[in-house]
Amino acid sequence: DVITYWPILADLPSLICNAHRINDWLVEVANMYGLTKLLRGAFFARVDYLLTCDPRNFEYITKTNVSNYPKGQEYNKVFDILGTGVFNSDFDLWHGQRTLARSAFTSNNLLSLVASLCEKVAKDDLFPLLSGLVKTSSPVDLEDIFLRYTFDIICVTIFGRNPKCLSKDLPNHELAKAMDDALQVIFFRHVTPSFWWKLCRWLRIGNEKKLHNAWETVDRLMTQYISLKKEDLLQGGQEQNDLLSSYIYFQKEKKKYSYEGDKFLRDSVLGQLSAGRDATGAALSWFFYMILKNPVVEAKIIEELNGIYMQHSSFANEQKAKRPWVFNSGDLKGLVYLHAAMCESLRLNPGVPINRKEVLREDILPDGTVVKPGMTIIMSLYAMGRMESVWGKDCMEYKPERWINENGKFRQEHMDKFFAFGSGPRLCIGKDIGVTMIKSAVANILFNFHVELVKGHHVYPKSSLVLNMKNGMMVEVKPRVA
Ligand code: HEM
Repeated sequence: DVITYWPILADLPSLICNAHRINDWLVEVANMYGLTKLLRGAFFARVDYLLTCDPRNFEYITKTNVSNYPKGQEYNKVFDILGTGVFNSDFDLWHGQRTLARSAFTSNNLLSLVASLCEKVAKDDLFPLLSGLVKTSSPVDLEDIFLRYTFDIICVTIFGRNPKCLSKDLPNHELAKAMDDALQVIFFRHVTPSFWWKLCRWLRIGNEKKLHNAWETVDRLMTQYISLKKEDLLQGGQEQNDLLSSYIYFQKEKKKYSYEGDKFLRDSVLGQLSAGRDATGAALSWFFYMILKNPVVEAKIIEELNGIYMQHSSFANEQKAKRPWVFNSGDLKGLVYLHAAMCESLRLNPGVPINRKEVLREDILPDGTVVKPGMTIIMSLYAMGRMESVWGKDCMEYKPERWINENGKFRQEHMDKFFAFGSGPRLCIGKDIGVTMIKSAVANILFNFHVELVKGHHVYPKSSLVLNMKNGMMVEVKPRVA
């Protein structure tokens, strides 16, 4: 059986035994018991988990009756490292943080900053690195490269500084490592009875010690970046158009919802740093993997890119434009097949595979399930993308064509069951930024390099709150013959 009931421990042993393959287990649970299933907590655990991958429930919880489904106090405790940023808050606190974040994103036109950064990083860092690998013919972990790419771009966006993790010697960054450690321990908190991890936290042992150390590193580095930014702003001169500067201005202007002190600044940007690096890096890695596993899709994307490239070539006095060629985000916006291929990958491999909420008042979900106050709801986006009843018999196949209608246009109606970026008032605020980073990397790498998976290297998901790869994605990079 997918779930075995134990006296006293109830369904807890099944959860623990499958923690190492949590996402695929959630698919099996849904296939066996239906789209919604109650997971009974051990008698000493405070909560039952309601597992659901029904799109109607998702829509209801995140949009229709959103005020009854906050992230909740337990979520705040599990993600305590994030402080009181937009990710980790509810009600008025969340509303204030969300309003400020929106204002910071739009006033600086963060999206166009990211779009130009993608081009610059491709030209200055990604291409030289990959060209170097072509020369040495050495295999490389492409997921690691992608996490460096998203980290460099998001650091410039947030702090105005490029840590240059894509330099040829691939330097490791303390902050990135601390974030990886923290994310891993937070995942274990989800599959461990809360009294146990809280005891370990108090005793500072095991995983909790690791989180404690990661937290110290994050705090030390954030303090450093904040004080450097304040010095930059004092010196004047160059205009600072990064996210952190916006929050410092908000404090100076005593803008509504902003608070004094560096803790406010830290909490405001830390979640964005993690989403920008981890969620985007994971979504990008799986998209590239899907392309490499499906050469027909790869050929179609290249054909579409070639159309754009030829337009540029003809402008340059009928000569072929020079290579390696960098696409700008404007070029990529209208590409239907590329967009369809990305959505199809996010359907099967959502960068954030699980979305968690708590029940405030008793309610009935659209599928008839009665939920009680305090219950935790785990919505598996990963399972939702793999359900025959939601996506049809070919749900396990990677088929970008699913997203294109008979007139060659993108099929908007599928968006009703596509929640890779959430929905409703808490819809991902960095969606367009993430999409820009992903499409830019895929187009620029595919068009200029021929990438092959290393034979025998098995790619599969790591147990984490972000859909990273367990052993990375080993590839060989070769020149692309035009
Ligand atoms: C492909 C990349 C990304 C994916 C798959 C993704 C996915 C998500 C998901 C599923 C949520 C949760 C919605 C909910 O709680 O119901 C979310 C929230 C959020 N995301 Fe993203 N995200 C991505 C990129 C980004 C980027 C690049 C940023 C920032 C630069 C960002 C910032 C945020 C923030 C601040 C929230 C919290 C919104 C709120 O609670 O009001 N995300 N994202």
